[in-house]
Amino acid sequence: MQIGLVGLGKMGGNMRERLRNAGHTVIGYDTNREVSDVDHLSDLVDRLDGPRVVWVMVPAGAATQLVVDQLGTLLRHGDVVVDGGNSRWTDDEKHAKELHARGIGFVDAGVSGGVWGLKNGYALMVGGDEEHVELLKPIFDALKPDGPYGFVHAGRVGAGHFAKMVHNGIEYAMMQAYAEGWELLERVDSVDNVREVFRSWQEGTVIRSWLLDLAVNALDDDEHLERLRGFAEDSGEGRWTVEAAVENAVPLPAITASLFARFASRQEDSPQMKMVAALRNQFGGHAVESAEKA
Ligand SMILES: O=C(CO)[C@H](O)[C@H](O)COP(=O)(O)O
Repeated sequence: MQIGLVGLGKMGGNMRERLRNAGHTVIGYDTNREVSDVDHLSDLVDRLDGPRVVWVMVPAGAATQLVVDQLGTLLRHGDVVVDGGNSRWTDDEKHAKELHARGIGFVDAGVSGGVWGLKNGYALMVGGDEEHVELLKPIFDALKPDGPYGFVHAGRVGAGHFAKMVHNGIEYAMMQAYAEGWELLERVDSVDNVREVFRSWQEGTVIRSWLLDLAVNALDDDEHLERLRGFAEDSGEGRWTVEAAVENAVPLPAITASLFARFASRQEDSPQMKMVAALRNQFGGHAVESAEKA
């Protein structure tokens, strides 16, 4: 099958390779000319036969909106756009509506697998109409892992990205739990080899997982993570998960705490803990530390 792929970064570039390895014809476009197969997005569209399928793999938000707008003018009735980035599910409804007005279909695909996806396949969580999902089946089959799982048509437009958002919320909380356990083990004198404790958990335990395997990889590389600073960014999915929880009055204490832990990681000092220290000092005369000492 033929497909256009817009965005050839860490994810899109590897997806192009996996699709080509499976025998599909992929025309890739990226603003980085060194990796792009064509000079312009319009060239990509011109090189595809109809019904044309274009998979968008660019950062969520303004970048995705720009590409969707451009494709809206370049594609024709019956063509289909797939957003495989980490877009907010509410953006999907908007994009689907805009494209639908021009007779162009829209499918949202949450994609998980990171830089390992080329080898292991990408788990896909898809939202959209059955006819569009069916059209894309050969592409999904090539991208997904080889086993029986790793693909779901989760529901209507937006459902794929909603499922991926919740997946990422779970990812936040799992990472935070491993990180907290690791810090506690590192702190106590009684445990001699924390890395070996983590390694031992990789088989037979209740908490074995791919994230645990990756934690062991990281500790093999830098046993006490001394080369890293305790600073973690976020790309939005954790915030959207918490926002959706508030909107639906669903308690998500673990995921929310893991999101907030990332915010805390970006502070040199904690303004709120200054206030806690000041109040303890006010009511109980408890000792405080000077800012100069820190
Ligand atoms: O989707 C992913 C993994 O599943 C991406 O790696 C995503 O960027 C991770 O989210 P965040 O940057 O907020 O940690």
